[in-house]
Amino acid sequence: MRVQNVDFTQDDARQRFVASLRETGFAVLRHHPLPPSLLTSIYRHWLAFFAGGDAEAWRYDPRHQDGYFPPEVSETAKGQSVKDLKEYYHVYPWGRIPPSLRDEILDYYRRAEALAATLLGWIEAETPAEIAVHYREPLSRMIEGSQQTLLRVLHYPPLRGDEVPGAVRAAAHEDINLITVLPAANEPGLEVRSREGEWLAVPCDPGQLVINVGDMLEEASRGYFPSTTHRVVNPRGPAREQSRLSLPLFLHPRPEVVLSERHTADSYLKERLRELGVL
Ligand SMILES: O=C(O)CCC(=O)C(=O)O
Ligand SMILES: [Fe+2]
Repeated sequence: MRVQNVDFTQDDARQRFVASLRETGFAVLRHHPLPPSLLTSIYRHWLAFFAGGDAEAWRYDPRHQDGYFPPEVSETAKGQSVKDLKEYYHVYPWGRIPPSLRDEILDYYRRAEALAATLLGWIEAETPAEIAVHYREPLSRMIEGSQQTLLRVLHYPPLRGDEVPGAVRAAAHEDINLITVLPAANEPGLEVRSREGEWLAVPCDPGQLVINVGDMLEEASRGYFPSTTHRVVNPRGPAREQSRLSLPLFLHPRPEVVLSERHTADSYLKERLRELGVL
């Protein structure tokens, strides 16, 4: 298994991208349309936000799930017993966002969402007809007008050495949503589990973008596209002193979208959030 690194501008990009998702659940895109300077600026501004002591004032609203989630309430991955070593901010266009960060992060949200619609179109076009008949509507339309798509600004603080034994930055998990758009983080650490059960680093240089399949696309494609287990490992050596920032956009369908005989997007999401202990 190898996660392919695909040049977004090449003629065969669509085929190579979707083949990689089918094979591994992951693909990396280079020469994609999200401006690197925008990402660099977002990382700088949000690093200052997490360092600044103002985050608690933006603490999340349990009912709507927008806002700041401190380390002590962060997720426990399904099947794990200790919390991940992370804090994060949930950005929704309808949610609360610090005014000084708002325009820039929403600019990014819209651009990444538009790219995701293109990529869902690619996935649809490359899905074999016998699988595509099960899509109840075009994949790109499933996210149109959705209020559920979530941009998570993630901060993994430097390790202090007093962490709970066994705690990692992000324990092994699968994403719940259709697909995830994840720009290269400012530090390495992302790993994907191969079919053979080995952990492989996802090579992703600055300026590149990871795309991965989530459980909802696996469900809608009856398993044709695998939602692959991944994690973020703790750094060793001097890198332990470094913060790591990442910015996954989780593409969620409108709640009423039918994924399969068993599930709408809403019933599926609620089931998974209960398992995560955040609902
Ligand atoms: O921080 C990363 O690189 C990945 C984060 C992730 O997998 C998640 O939040 O679902
Ligand atoms: Fe993830």
